[in-house]
Amino acid sequence: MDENFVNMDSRSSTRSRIPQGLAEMNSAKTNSRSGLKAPGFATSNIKPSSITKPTTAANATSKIPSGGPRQHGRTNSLSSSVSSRSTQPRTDTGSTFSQTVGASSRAPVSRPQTSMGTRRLGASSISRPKTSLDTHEEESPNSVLGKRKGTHHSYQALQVTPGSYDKHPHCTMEWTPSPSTSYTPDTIPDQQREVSLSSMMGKLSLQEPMDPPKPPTMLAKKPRKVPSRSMMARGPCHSKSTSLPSPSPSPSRPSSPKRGNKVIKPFLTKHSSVTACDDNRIQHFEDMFGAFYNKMSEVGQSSDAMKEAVNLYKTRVDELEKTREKLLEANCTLRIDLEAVKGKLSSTEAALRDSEREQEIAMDESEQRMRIEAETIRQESQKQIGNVLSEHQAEIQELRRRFESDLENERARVQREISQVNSQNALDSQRVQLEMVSKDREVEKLQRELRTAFADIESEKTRNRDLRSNLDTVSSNSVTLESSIRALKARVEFLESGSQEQSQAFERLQQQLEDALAETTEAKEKLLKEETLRRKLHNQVQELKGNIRVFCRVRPPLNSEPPSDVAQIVFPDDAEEGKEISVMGPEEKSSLGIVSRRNNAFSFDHVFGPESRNADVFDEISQLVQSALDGYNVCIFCYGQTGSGKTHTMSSQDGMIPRAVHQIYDTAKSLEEKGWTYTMEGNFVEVYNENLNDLLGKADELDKKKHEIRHDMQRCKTTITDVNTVTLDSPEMVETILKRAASNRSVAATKANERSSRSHSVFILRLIGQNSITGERSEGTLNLVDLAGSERLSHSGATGERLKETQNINRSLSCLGDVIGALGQGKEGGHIPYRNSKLTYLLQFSLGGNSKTLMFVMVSPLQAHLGETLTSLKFATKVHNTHIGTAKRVAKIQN
Ligand SMILES: Nc1ncnc2c1ncn2[C@@H]1O[C@H](COP(=O)(O)OP(=O)(O)OP(=O)(O)O)[C@@H](O)[C@H]1O
Repeated sequence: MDENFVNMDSRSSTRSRIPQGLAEMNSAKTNSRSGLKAPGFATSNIKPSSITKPTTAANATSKIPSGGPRQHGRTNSLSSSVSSRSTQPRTDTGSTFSQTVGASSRAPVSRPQTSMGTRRLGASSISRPKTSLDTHEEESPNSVLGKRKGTHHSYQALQVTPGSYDKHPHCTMEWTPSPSTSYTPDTIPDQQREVSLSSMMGKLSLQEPMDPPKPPTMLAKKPRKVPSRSMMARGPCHSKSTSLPSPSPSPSRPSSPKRGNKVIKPFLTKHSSVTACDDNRIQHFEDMFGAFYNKMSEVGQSSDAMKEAVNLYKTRVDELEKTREKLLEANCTLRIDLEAVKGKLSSTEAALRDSEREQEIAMDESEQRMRIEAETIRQESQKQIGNVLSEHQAEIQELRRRFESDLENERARVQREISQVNSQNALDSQRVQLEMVSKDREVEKLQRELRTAFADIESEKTRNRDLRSNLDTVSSNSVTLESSIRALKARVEFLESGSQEQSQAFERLQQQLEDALAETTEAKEKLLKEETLRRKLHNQVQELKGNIRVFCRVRPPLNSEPPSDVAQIVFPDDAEEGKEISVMGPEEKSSLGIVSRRNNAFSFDHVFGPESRNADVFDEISQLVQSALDGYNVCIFCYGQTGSGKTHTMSSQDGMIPRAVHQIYDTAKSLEEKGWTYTMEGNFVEVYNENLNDLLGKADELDKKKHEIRHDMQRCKTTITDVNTVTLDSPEMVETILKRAASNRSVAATKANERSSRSHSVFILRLIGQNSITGERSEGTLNLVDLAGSERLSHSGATGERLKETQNINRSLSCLGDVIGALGQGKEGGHIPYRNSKLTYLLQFSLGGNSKTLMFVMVSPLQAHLGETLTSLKFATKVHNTHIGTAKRVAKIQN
C-alpha cells in the first residue's frame, strides 16, 4: 500500500495524464477534500532542532491560546479543528495558527507531511515534521503513530514568555527521552532570565515523583548561551559565591524530585549559609516552583485531552484507510479503463495506417489516370494546334499572295507615276538646260563683251608704245579716213538717191570697224605675251646677277660710341657702283719689328655705307621680292657679329620684312588687273640650340614644344609641324607679327638682346598667286633670316648653357657656309649637306636650285670689332664667290 502511495506521488509530474479521480489523490487536497483536519497535536512531534527560528516561534506561541497546539500554516484547518476539540480553553478563536503566524514564520519551519504524501527527495534541506498520518518507519518514532508504537516519546519546546508566566504562559510541549524542564520567570533579574530553566529542572528532577507522570514543561531555549548552573546560583549580590546550599524541602511541596533512581539535591536549603538577599531569592524560587508545580498539574490535565484527541485521530486514520482503499480500487478500475483505451487506440492506429495505405494506393492510381488523361489531352491539343497552324499558314499564304498582287499593282502604278514624273522632269530639265545654255551664251556674250571692253581698255593703255609708233600712220589714216568720210559724205549726198551705193559704203565702214576690233584683240594677246616675257626676262636678269648675291652694310657709330673707337673703313667706289669696301686692319708687328697696318679691300654686289637707309637697301632687294611674287623661292639673310645691325636691317619698323610685305601688297594689287590674285601666309620661327621654336606661339612653350620640319620633295615645299600660320590679309598685319615675335623672344631671354643674338630667326612668307585670265598659278616663298651673332666666342671661356649655345651657333653658321660652298661647286646630283643643321634643313628649297639668295654681311664700325669684321667680310667674300646657276663674275679678295 505504501508503495502505491509512493508511485502515485512520484507520478505527480505527469499528473495531466492521470484521470481526474487519481489527480485528487494529492495529499494536501485529499486532506482538505475529505474534510478531515489534522490534529493540532501533530505538531507536538516537532523536534527542537527542526525549529529554525525560535524567536518567530516564540512570537507565534504568544498569540496562540493557552494550552493550544503549536502548528504551522500548512495544517491550519486541521489545527483549528483540533483546537476546537481541545480541552484547553481558547481565548483567541478568531484566527487560525497560520493566520496568526503568517507567511514569515512558515518558511523556516519544516513542512509536515500528510499521510498521503511521500517525502520529496532533495526538495528541501529542512526536514518535514511528520503528521499523525505519516506511516514511514524512519519517522515513526516522533510521530503520533510512532508514539503509539511506544518507541520514543518526547515533549519539547515549551516556551514560557516572561510576561505570561504568572497567568498560564503558553507552552509548546514535546516529548524528550530525558525529560527536563526549564523556565525563565520574568520576575528575576535580566541576567537571570538567561538561565535555562531546563538545567535547573534537571537538578530538581520534578518528573519522577509525579503520578501519573506528567510531561514536564520546558522553557524554549534561546539561542543565547545558557549560563552555567553556578552562574544561576549566583545572585546579583553574590557574584563571587561558588556554590549554593540545597534548600530544605518545603511542606507544601512534594518530596525531593528524582530522575530515575537518582535523587536530585535540593537547589537551596535552610541550612545553607546564605545572606538575607539569598533568602529572598530562595523564597522567590520556591514561589516560582510552586507556581510551576501548579502549572504542571494543569498540563497533566491537558494530556488527558490529548489522549482523547489521539483516539479521535485513530478513528480518522481508519476512515482514511478505508478511503484510500476505495481510491485504490478506483485507481485499478481506471487503469483497466486506460488499458482498454490503449487497446482501442492501437487498433484505431492500425486502422488509420491501413486507410492511409489504401489512400496512397488510390492517390497513385488517380495520379496515373490523370497523367494518362493529360497525355491524351496534350496529344489532342498538339493535333489541334497543328491543324490551326496549317490553317493559319494557308491563310497567311493566301494573304501574302493577295498582298503581293496588290503590291505589284501598286508598284506598277507608282512606276507609271514615276516615269510620268521623270518624263516631266526630263522635259523640265531639258527646258532648264536650254535656258541655262541660252543664259550661258548670254553670259559668254557678256563676258566676251566685257573682255572685249576690258581688252580695249587694256589695249588702249598698254599699246601706247605700239600705238605711238602707229600714231602717225593712224593719224594719216584718220586724215585719210576723214577725207574719205568727207568724200563719202559728199558722195552720199551726191548719191543720196542711189541706195545701192549707200549700202556699199555701209559695208565698207563695217569692214573697217571689224578690222579695228581685230587689231585690238591682237594687241591684248600681245600684251599678255609681253607680261610673260617680262617675267622671263626678269628672272633672267636675276640669274645674270647671280643666284647668290652678297650685300655689305656698315652701320653708323652710335651716339654712345666715341668717334675715336671707330675703325678706318672706306668705300672706294661709293660714288660709282658702290660695290667695294676697304677696312684698315689692326697693327701688326713684322719680324723686323716694323709695325704696320694692312688694308683689307672687299668687293660685293653692293656695299652700303653708314649713311645708307633701309629704304636704299630695300630698293636693291625689291627685285628679289618681285621674284617671290613670280613664284621663286627667295632667301635673304643677315650675317654678322652681335650689334652689327642685323635686326635693325631686317626687323625694325622700316626693315626689310615690313618693306617686303608692303611691296608684295602693292605689287599684288597692281597685278590684280592682269588677273592675278595673291594669298599670303606667314610663319615666324626661331632656331635656338638646334631646336625649332614658334615665335608666333605661346611664350611659355618656347624651348618646350617640339616642331618638325617636313619636306615635300615633289612640290619642293617645306612645312613645319605645330606652328602658327598667319594669313596676311593686310600690310599692317606684319607689324603685329613682328611685335609678337619680339615679345616672345624677350620673355625667353634673361638679358636684353640676348635671345636675338643667340638664335636664328626666320620669317617665312608664302605667296600663292592665281591668274584668272590665263589660268596660271605661282607659288613662291620669301625667307627673311636674322642669323645669330657670328662672333667667335672663346670656347675656353664659355661654360654650361653658353658653351652649348656657342657650339650650336658656330656649327649652324659653318653648315650654312658648307651648303653654299657645295651649291657653288655646281655638281649635278652632288651631295648638299642640308641636314647638318636645322637652319640649312629648314631653308633647303630656298638655297640653291632656282631659288635666289641674298646675304647681307653686317659690319660694325668699331675698332674693337675689327677682328670680327674682317672675319665676317672674308666669309661673305667666299659666299660671294660661289657660283650658283648662271655664270657669275668672279671677285677676288684683294689683299
Ligand atoms: N644702319 C643703322 N642706322 C642706325 N642705327 C643702327 C643701324 N644699324 C644698327 N643700328 C643700331 O645698332 C644697335 C645694334 O643693332 P642691332 O640690334 O640691329 O644689331 P644686331 O646685329 O641685330 O645684334 P644682335 O645680334 O644682338 O641682334 C641698335 O641699337 C640699332 O638701332
